Formats: sequence, C-alpha cells, structure tokens
Amino acid sequence: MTSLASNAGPILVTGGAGQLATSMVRLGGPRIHLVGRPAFDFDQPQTLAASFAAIQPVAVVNAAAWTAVDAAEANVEGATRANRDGPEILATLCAQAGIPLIHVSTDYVFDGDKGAPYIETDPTSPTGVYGRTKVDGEQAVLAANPRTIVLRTSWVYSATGKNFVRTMINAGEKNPVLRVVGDQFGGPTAADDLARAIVAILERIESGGWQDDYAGIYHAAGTGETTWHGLAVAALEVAARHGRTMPEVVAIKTADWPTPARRPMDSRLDCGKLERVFGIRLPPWRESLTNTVDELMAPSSL
Ligand SMILES: NC(=O)C1=CN([C@@H]2O[C@H](COP(=O)(O)OP(=O)(O)OC[C@H]3O[C@@H](n4cnc5c(N)ncnc54)[C@H](OP(=O)(O)O)[C@@H]3O)[C@@H](O)[C@H]2O)C=CC1
Ligand SMILES: Cc1cn([C@H]2C[C@H](O)[C@@H](COP(=O)(O)OP(=O)(O)O[C@H]3O[C@@H](C)C(=O)[C@@H](O)[C@H]3O)O2)c(=O)[nH]c1=O
Repeated sequence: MTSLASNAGPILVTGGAGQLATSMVRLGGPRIHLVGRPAFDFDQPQTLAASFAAIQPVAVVNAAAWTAVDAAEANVEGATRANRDGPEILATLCAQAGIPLIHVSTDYVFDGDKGAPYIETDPTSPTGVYGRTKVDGEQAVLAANPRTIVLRTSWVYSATGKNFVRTMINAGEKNPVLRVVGDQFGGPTAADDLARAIVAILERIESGGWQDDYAGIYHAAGTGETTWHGLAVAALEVAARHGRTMPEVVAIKTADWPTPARRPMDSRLDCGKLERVFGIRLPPWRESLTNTVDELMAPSSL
C-alpha cells in the first residue's frame, strides 16, 4: 500500500469522528492532524483560520460535511454553512498558503435520470438541499483554490459511525422482516478504500510535485453497482456468517418508502478518470463490504 513520506509537514484532515476522517487517521499515518468540532466548526468561521495557523498544514483533506440528507431539507442555512461556505473559507486558506485541498463530494449532485454511470462533466441537477449545497461547495472550492481536487464518492459505509450498512445490521437484529428500496442504483464505497485513494493521491502530489492538470473533479466510488436492497442483503448475509439471524429482506419501490428528500434513482459514477490520471481503482464493493462487516462483527466492535 502507498504510504506518505514521514519527513514532511502535517496534513490537516477535517471531519472529527466522521467515517472518512476516522479512516484517514487509521490509514494516513502520523502526519494526519485531525480537527473537529468544537475546535474546528464551519458554524464558527473564525475557528478555521485558527486551526490552520496552529497546524500549518502542507495539504488539507476536507472530510467534514452536513450529511443528514433528510434533515437538510429543513435546515438549508446549516447545510449551506457546512457544505459550501465553510469549505470555501478552507479553500481560500489553502490558496493563501499555496497548498492542495482534497475536498469530498457526492453522487447526490446528480438527479439520477441519465440511465448510465455519470462522468465528471455531466451536468449536475441535485434533487434535494444536501445535493444542492454540495454542488455549490464544489464550485466554491474549485474557484477559491487552483490546487483543489474534488472527489465525488457514493454510499459510504464503515465499521464505525452512522451509515446504511450498520443501520441494516442493527435493524436485522430486532426485526424478522426488513423493507428496503430495490429500485435505486449506486456504488457502495468503504470509507477505508476512499481514505487509501486519498493517501495515494497525496503521495503522488508529494513525490512528483503538484501538476496543474490534477485540479478538478474526479469520481471515486467502489467498483460495481447494486441497489440499497442488494447492499442490505449482502451485508446481512455476511453478518449471518457470524451467527446473526438472517431476516427476510423485501425489495420495495421508492414510492413505498417516502422521505423528505428525494434520492437519485441511478447515481452510479464512472470512475475512469481517477484511474487514468492517478492509476487508482477502488476495490469491488462486495469485497470491501465483506471486510467491513467482518470487522463490525469482530468481538471488539460489539
Ligand atoms: N456518508 C455517505 O454516504 C457519503 C458521504 N459523502 C461525502 O463524504 C464526506 C465524508 O462523509 P462521512 O465521513 O460519511 O460523513 P460523516 O457524517 O460520517 O462525518 C461528517 C463529519 O462532519 C462533521 N461536521 C458536520 N457539520 C460540521 C460543521 N458545521 N463544522 C465542522 N464539522 C462538521 C461532523 O462532525 P460531528 O462529529 O461534530 O457531528 C462529522 O464528524 C462528506 O463530504 C460527504 O458529503 C459522499 C457520498 C456518500
Ligand atoms: C433505513 C432504510 C432506508 N431505506 C431507503 C431510504 C433511501 O432511499 C435509501 C438509503 O437510505 P439512507 O437514508 O440511509 O441513505 P442516504 O442518507 O440517502 O445515503 C446518502 O448519504 C449521503 C450523505 C450521500 O452522499 C449519498 O451518497 C448516500 O450515501 O434506503 C429503506 O428502503 N429501508 C430502510 O429501512
């Protein structure tokens, strides 16, 4: 696995106890300086420059975001501060220091109506507030810092934190029957795999120097595709191998699971550009899911 040279400066990672931030700490080595609330808070903009000045990073990874998709519908201001305004300030600080920013975005920038995997230049058309604020954030960070890489990922899960896989495994313990939408398609992504990709990008930038054509948007999701129903079944099957009772998992239609925010029906991401530019391809989603659920089921996680 790629690893960062140990003799260079600190890498500031935002996102506190979030999934990706936790994976960055796990996989990025001693140069990772994690910041989170309250010391680093997009709702308190002065905390951003203060963290920056204290750490004096040589690169920044922004893994902090408002990720509560439904709750964003009722709190546009909070989602905008976390997903657009704060990242823009962070990118401006990076520009002033002349350092790269890796900013993370989402498949929910798309409406899901293309009928084929999205490429980076496809027009965005989010279906809800979360996706809209993430589009605005992408544009803001790219405009504020010429050394910005935006990684759009999708359906992130890990053995810690709040995510769909853990929700399904917990629900399966309590309910003999689960109902899960089977008509929305996407690419599940292990937070650890995304963190490894970020480390590899940082390593490339450090070893070869920044190149202006690195700047821009990349899609970075687990390889392959499924539905939320497919993901739930796959996760519960691995849990069953660890002795959990397998519930019945009924595939339902989106219309049968009403939510405040509409989700894209097919937000698969074409990740070819990441492979062409950086030689990075994330592992097949089922392989990584098995590893994560195995970890989740290990006695120390229970
Ligand atoms: N989760 C997913 O399925 C997907 C995520 N993404 C993107 O990936 C990135 C990482 O997501 P993930 O790790 O899953 O997210 P998490 O929800 O696990 O973590 C997000 C972190 O952001 C922090 N945060 C939220 N609001 C603020 C704020 N106002 N100021 C400072 N910190 C804040 C939270 O802090 P606290 O702990 O204090 O609440 C939390 O720790 C995000 O950009 C997200 O949009 C993209 C696609 C899918
Ligand atoms: C819990 C649950 C959800 N669902 C449906 C609702 C929804 O359509 C779909 C996914 O549910 P969730 O609300 O857990 O996932 P959601 O919050 O929509 O996940 C998204 O999070 C943001 C941060 C992203 O960026 C996206 O890539 C994506 O991962 O599954 C069921 O059908 N049955 C269930 O029991």
